[in-house]
Amino acid sequence: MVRIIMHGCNGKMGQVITRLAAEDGNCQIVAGIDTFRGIENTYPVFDNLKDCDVEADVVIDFSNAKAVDGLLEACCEKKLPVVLCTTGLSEEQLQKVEDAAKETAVLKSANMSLGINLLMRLLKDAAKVLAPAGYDIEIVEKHHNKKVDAPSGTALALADAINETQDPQYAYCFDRSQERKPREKREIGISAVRGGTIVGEHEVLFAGEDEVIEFKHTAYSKAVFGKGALEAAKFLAGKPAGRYEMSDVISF
Ligand SMILES: NC(=O)C1=CN([C@@H]2O[C@H](COP(=O)(O)OP(=O)(O)OC[C@H]3O[C@@H](n4cnc5c(N)ncnc54)[C@H](O)[C@@H]3O)[C@@H](O)[C@H]2O)C=CC1
Ligand SMILES: O=C(O)C1=N[C@H](C(=O)O)C[C@H](O)C1
Repeated sequence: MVRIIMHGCNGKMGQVITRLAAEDGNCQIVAGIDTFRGIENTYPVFDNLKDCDVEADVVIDFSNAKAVDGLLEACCEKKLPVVLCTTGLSEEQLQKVEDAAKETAVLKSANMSLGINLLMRLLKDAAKVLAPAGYDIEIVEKHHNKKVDAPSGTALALADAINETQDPQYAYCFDRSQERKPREKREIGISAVRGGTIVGEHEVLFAGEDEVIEFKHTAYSKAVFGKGALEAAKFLAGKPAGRYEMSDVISF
């Protein structure tokens, strides 16, 4: 039985994972971390990981970028593997993730769904053919009105996947409103839409002369992320220090 500490347990994803873990015979949430109270939990809840004295095998994090520095410090100190799902991290924080991976096992992924992880692979193949042929690349993402970071971590990860195949790399353009000029050839436009309860939509367009190829992923429920996070936690428990990816968990 894999023992999990749920960091951000009283948030939307924390609650989805609490429900999924209760139905899963191979893992169990043994403690939660959250600064918000007001939800009845079936496990003890602490304000931060440092103060948590419950024995566990792995931490799953869906919280807030501001909480991630403290989380990484505590995971390093306790040598606890961590599945890091929070998005909107700064460049400085991304470096801290790399540093933490020298001390403990860290799996960071902006999107835990099978579909998006497969899409990343498909996009690399598409970009290898379509970018040299001069197709313009645009990404549009849509999320609910409670989301605090933009663009989504997934949109950036999709752009990064495309860019891995390119030399020289494409620049990312997040805003065209301040310029009066045609788009650059070697750029990826990334646009964010926020509204209602949209769970998560990502569209990648390759727009060429007289044809457009579109890749689209729609998440209809947060459970797709929750299921992936639990699989990642089971995979990461007991692993040595290092950086891990969802592609290590999913076999296509
Ligand atoms: N990688 C993936 O597949 C996915 C990532 N996310 C990301 O996960 C994060 C959380 O998403 P939601 O659950 O929708 O947000 P949410 O706002 O509903 O939940 C976040 C929870 O973290 C808690 N929190 C905030 N600061 C904290 C701190 N310092 N210590 C402990 N707990 C703290 C909040 O009180 C809240 O309960 C976001 O960054 C989101 O973009 C969301 C869905 C999928
Ligand atoms: O905040 C969300 O809800 C989501 N965030 C992730 C992101 O920023 O990419 C993943 C998913 O799309 C839902």
